[in-house]
Amino acid sequence: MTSCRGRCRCFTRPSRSTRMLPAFAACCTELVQRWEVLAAGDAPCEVDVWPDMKNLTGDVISRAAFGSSYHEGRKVFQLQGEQIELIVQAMDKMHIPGYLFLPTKGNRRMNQIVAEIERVLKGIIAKREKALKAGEATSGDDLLGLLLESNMAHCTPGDAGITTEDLIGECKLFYFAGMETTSLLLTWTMIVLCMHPDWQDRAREEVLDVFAHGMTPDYDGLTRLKIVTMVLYEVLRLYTPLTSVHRKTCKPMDLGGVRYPAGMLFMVPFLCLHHDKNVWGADADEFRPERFANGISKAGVSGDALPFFPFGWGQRTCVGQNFAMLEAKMGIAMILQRFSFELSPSYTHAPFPIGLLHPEHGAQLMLTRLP
Ligand code: HEM
Repeated sequence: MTSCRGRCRCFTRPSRSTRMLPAFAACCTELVQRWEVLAAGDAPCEVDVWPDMKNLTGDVISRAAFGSSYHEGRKVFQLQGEQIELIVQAMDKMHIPGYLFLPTKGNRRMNQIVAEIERVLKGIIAKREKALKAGEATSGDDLLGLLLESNMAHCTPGDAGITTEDLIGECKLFYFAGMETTSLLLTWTMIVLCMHPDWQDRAREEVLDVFAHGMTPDYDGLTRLKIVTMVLYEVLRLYTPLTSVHRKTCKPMDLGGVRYPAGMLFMVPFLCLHHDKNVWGADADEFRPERFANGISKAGVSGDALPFFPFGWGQRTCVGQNFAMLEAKMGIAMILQRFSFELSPSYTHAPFPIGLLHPEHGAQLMLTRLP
């Protein structure tokens, strides 16, 4: 897949994320309304919030990527979710050489999923291209529209621009990169707020102060949520959704006084860096959002540049970080406005780092509807 950073960066810059606010609000409203029905009785009701968060962030990405075709796009994230489960199961057997090429039930299903995702995406792209060429539709404000519009504007007789395969790759990447990560941020935030009810109360107080009960959060209000932002940063530090990234040396180079040849693979372990006591202090493993009270740069004890990389850094920094933070603030604010929550007796705390940081046994919480 080719890189498409210019266009994607344009798509996810703050002003673009701001325009996504109605979509965030619509998806969050669907979620809280569903929970309101479940928690309608007097007693608290148990919900595993993780699958619901995946639905929420998948819906948001579908709308952001495909605008009016988002119903068709939803199929993609459902299939990708199934694919991730199958990959996690296959990881147990990866030590068997060539395991992924064996015609096991799981491997055959994974191949079917790849084909099915491509078929759905090709259909959406072809429909949109046809409409655009016939002048029947404007590109709209979604990722696919922007990619197609930019492609049509820039391709020349000698250069046909990006191919359908590239477009499919971009759409798949956005789903994968944007859905799982943000759903984990929201899930861990709810879990942690159950473990620290004092912070849940403080965050709710702030939200109710900024948005009167029932008012849909707006951009100005969301940017004023200081406690919620501190909580989200601390969750990103302690429960980093993407636990590490890999980098390969493209030429011989010196790192930390050691000479490495080209082609060496390195792992950058974000989760370990985020728990380093030399940087964050003796309480590095504790949930203390107040460390972010004066911003990220002042959150450590050393005063040096901080290794705080929930969204990566450098050239490949996450293009969706503003988008994700705004979406997470909208989600948490709307939930805090309507519910109080605590851990269910059936919840087991088991952060499970398999590339992403999963709650291994789910996120069963007891929700109580606020008067
Ligand atoms: C809490 C939520 C998120 C976290 C923790 C997160 C984290 C990251 C990290 C660490 C990277 C860098 C990977 C690397 O260096 O190899 C990355 C890349 C990326 N993210 Fe995110 N992300 C989040 C949400 C999103 C969202 C909502 C979108 C889309 C709307 C998105 C789109 C991308 C894309 C397209 C890349 C690849 C950038 C490139 O390599 O050019 N992410 N993300």
